[in-house]
Amino acid sequence: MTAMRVDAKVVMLGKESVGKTSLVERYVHRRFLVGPYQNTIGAAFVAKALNVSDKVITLGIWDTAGSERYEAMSRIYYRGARAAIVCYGTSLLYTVFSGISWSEQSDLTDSSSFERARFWVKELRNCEEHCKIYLCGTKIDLIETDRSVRQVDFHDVQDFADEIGAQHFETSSKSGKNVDEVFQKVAEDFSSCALDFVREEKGVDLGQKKDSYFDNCCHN
Ligand SMILES: Nc1nc2c(ncn2[C@@H]2O[C@H](COP(=O)(O)OP(=O)(O)OP(=O)(O)O)[C@@H](O)[C@H]2O)c(=O)[nH]1
Repeated sequence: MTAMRVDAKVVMLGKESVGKTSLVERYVHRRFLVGPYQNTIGAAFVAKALNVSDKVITLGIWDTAGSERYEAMSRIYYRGARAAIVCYGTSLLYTVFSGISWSEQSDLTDSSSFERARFWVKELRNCEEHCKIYLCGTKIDLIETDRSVRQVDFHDVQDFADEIGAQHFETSSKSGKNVDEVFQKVAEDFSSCALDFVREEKGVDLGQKKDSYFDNCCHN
């Protein structure tokens, strides 16, 4: 088996059952798994290559466990990450599929998942200054079915995203809506950031040397 060379480390963060694993599954394996919810233990890794202009960028995606029990471990996974996809639930129903009864999870409202997202944003801003943040409102299909279940206002999150210089998406792993777009944006931003780095730090006219400089930047 040949190991894949990873260009950019990406970390998935967010409250338990918010939909991180499903997002990765949809993006990497083009599928949505139905059946009993299985929480992630520790973290899972997958690599995926995609095209950005004339380049192939390989994202190494770390899917962390959302349970607060694993919080210290999640910190290990965001170290050195170039991008963090910080998930929150858009609808009141985001935990319906968790397999836990409503009474057991009465505290798990969507605003609590957004609070958890804010917690991760704060951590990243304090500890990982080169990590770009992508706020991701999950399970948008539930809202498309019934708008009254929306708990987190799109514009409120957009304002927050603008304030912190983050990108903001609303996705559905069930329908696939906006899933490719999130990861494509991560790869595009990484790619343009790498080129900016070459221009600013090395102060060169890229010209014919663009490819080799780009490679250096990506893999250093
Ligand atoms: N309707 C709908 N359900 C979803 C969607 N994404 C995830 N789910 C369901 O939500 C539950 C939790 O999803 P996961 O992807 O396992 O959540 P997670 O954030 O990885 O959870 P942890 O591993 O505990 O951190 C599962 O039952 C999924 O089927 C979605 O886009 N739409």
